[in-house]
Amino acid sequence: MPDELDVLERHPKTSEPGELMRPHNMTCFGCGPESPHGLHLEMYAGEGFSVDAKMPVQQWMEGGPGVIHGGILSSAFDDVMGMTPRLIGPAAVTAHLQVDFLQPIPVGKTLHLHAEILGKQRRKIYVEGVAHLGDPDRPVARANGLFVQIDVRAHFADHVENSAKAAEYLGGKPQL
Ligand SMILES: CCCCCCCCCCCCCCCC(=O)SCCNC(=O)CCNC(=O)[C@H](O)C(C)(C)COP(=O)(O)OP(=O)(O)OC[C@H]1O[C@@H](n2cnc3c(N)ncnc32)[C@H](O)[C@@H]1OP(=O)(O)O
Repeated sequence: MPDELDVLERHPKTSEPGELMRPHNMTCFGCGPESPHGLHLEMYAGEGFSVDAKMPVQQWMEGGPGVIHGGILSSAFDDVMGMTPRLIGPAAVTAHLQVDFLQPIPVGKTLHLHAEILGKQRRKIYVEGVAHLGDPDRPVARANGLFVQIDVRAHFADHVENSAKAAEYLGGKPQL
């Protein structure tokens, strides 16, 4: 992360601490309630510049016998960490994500995910993620990511027609 950082300020219209945050997109693999095969993460704004979510580790998420698949864990981090930019302004997309897998994460447990903005420089937002199984002092995974703020309309202009929600997006339905 660079030394010279911008001052962080919560966006006046963002969710209050403890409030459920709106999904990125109703069919987002991470947080979309209408995603047919998604994680269906419910995300809550935290204090400061943080977001929290809980994810039951279900059988279909299995990688090695009885434990979560690394890609599922990475997806969960991506989405929870990718929600933090909403706290300060325009949406951002993942440019870089790295995950440290510290402990096996058993099927049947509930994974607690916490993401926090560490700093921002121009459009770059540096975010840290931590996951635990109920005891915050015993993390089972950590992540660091770089999210880059975008103009959502321009960024998705060539792609919305491929969305499950294309009709709504192309019809100009109010954006999430
Ligand atoms: C109408 C429809 C409405 C839809 C309403 C829904 C909205 C909801 C959206 C949110 C959704 C989130 C969902 C969860 C998070 C995902 O999973 S996002 C999906 C995965 N990510 C992607 O698809 C992003 C693909 N990559 C890109 O599109 C482009 O590379 C980026 C990231 C936008 C950057 O491109 P760019 O805008 O041309 O910017 P660029 O000048 O290259 O980079 C800006 C800065 O970042 C730095 N940078 C860029 N990439 C990197 C990198 N990999 N490593 C280090 N530094 C980097 C650059 O060096 C530059 O730094 P400075 O010069 O400012 O120091």
